[in-house]
Amino acid sequence: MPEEYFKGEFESKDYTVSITSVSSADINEQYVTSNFSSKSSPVSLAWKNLTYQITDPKTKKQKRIVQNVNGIVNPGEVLAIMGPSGAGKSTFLDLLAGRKDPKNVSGTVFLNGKPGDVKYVSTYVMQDDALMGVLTVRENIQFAADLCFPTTYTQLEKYARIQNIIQEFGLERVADNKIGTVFVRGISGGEKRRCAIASQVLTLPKVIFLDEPTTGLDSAAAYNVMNAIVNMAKRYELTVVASIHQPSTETYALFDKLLLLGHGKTLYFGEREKAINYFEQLGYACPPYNNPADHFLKLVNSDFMKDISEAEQHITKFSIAYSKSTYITNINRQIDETIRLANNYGEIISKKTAKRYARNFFMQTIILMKRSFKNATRNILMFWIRVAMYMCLALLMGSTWWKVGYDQKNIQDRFSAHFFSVAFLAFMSVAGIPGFLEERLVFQRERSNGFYSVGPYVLANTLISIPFLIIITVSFSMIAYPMIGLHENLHNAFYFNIFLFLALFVAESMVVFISAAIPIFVAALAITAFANGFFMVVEGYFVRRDSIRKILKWANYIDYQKYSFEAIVKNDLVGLTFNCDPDPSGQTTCLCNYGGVEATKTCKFTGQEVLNSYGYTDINLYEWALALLGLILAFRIGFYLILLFRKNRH
Ligand SMILES: Nc1ncnc2c1ncn2[C@@H]1O[C@H](COP(=O)(O)OP(=O)(O)OP(=O)(O)O)[C@@H](O)[C@H]1O
Repeated sequence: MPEEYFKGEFESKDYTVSITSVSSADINEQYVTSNFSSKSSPVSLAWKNLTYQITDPKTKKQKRIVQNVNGIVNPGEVLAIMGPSGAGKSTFLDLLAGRKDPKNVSGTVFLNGKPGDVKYVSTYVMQDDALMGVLTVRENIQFAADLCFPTTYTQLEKYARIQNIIQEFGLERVADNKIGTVFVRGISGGEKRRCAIASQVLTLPKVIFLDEPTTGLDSAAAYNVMNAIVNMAKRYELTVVASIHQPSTETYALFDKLLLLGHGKTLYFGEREKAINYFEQLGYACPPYNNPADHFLKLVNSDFMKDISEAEQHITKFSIAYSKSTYITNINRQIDETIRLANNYGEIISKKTAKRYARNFFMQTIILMKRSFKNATRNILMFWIRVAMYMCLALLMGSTWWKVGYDQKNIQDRFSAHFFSVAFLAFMSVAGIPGFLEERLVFQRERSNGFYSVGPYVLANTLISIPFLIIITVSFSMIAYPMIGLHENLHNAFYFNIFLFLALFVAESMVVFISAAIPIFVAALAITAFANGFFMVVEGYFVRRDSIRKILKWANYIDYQKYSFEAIVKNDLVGLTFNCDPDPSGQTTCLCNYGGVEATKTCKFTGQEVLNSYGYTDINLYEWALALLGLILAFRIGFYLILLFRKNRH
């Protein structure tokens, strides 16, 4: 497309394009088509004897969830997988998409007639709309484009494609609206679903799998979603397979082919239009004005039959009828023909022929950082409420410990202020769990579709949290430190910030580690709270460090709150001189709890003497900082390994 199509400016940084005189509808569709769709040839998908067998955890017997399913979908065709609940639709979709453990799978999937790995040419659209709620529709799609468009595409090409997909999915009206969060009412459920699908298929993958794309939508929204997908499949010759629950008559009519499953067996596979005739021939004609989809589902539903064998017989009857029909013979012929033709040409689609990521490690990290930054700065729950809470707490602490002073009785007050600063800031890092869990869903979806790998995500998550933790630390200590009246020296105030920041960084790293391992809000919250509570108890404030029981001594080494607390104590006390109270009995000049005999004469003792009396003789600020950095690293590596090895359903 010639550049004069656009009269506006292009900002290369975030693809913000302002177009003044040309509407987005003017974008030359041919340009988009030729640039995005013809990079590789269309893919036909065929499968033979596809079976999924597991060992039933209860009975320990072998159980076939999907049995000997054959079929073929050609480029531009859309296949609907239907069946009653528990028929095996999701299992079959996962199986076809290569997302099941191969040890439980038998049969072959053919890509353009050759066995291959469909993962490298496909996208799997999950049921949930994992999107960044605080970003707009366009921003969500744009970030997906940033991540998965090859570097060879110009800004103009990218913009054209984004604009095009927004149009194709009917999202123009809401393109600049936010998706929505608990605070901001966003776009509708149907629009959300279309946005989620659009952001996953904008690279026009040759094969698209959709897991119940219309579930939870009203019939008009469901139709719009399916219509957008079908139009795209036709226009760009994409092969689409979607599992679907009870489509309306209009939505059902959009499909080209139908696979009807019951107890994991094929009850019908073939042209959607011919299904009516097929069941009519079997003696189950669809009553006039009935939705054929409803009719078929009712016919093959055995859930409410009195006994299991009756249900089994009912399904077997349809399955046998189909296996003896001319339909299966035709399908098998088509599959064999595709395989025969493929022997003469075509390449095997496998890992070798597919480039895994569009962007390199560095670019993936930068793009993810940009998105996380936007997400965090706009996310009230994730960030601003936390900042406000820490500032309120700083005010509260400041007024409670107001100008704590240098008398002997103030030692305990200082210790409490040190302890509370670390403990509360660290404890409240649990406030980051909901935000992380939302982001984790997006990560899961994008990672499984090959947008980026785990390394850049973990690195981006780590780096982007640094400025936010600095803001939290500084906004807290700017208020609390002078109000409490801790060691009046810029150098000491700086170290206070450093150790508070490091503690917060460990706490945040622990939160992402635990939430990645157990991605359930209440469970992650409980475990993080327990861990923080435990570290608080053994950090040496409630129980003197040398009095902690032997069996809990190990915890002292990994207790990040201990390192931060002790460093802050030392940083505050060393260099200060404190006053003792006069001895009312007159036996000595002063009553000093610290500093020995000398102090009782001079009525003064040093902060170092306080540390000595508590057994804090080994605190080395640099070593303690290193220990905290080590813990950050350990939690971050753990976070990386969990994401890397954790097997999600998809
Ligand atoms: N790993 C497994 N272990 C035991 N049973 C399984 C396993 N995976 C699937 N099943 C069983 O296989 C059957 C088919 O499951 P599947 O989720 O594929 O059905 P579905 O048609 O998608 O159902 P729905 O429409 O309700 O989502 C169910 O009875 C399910 O309980």
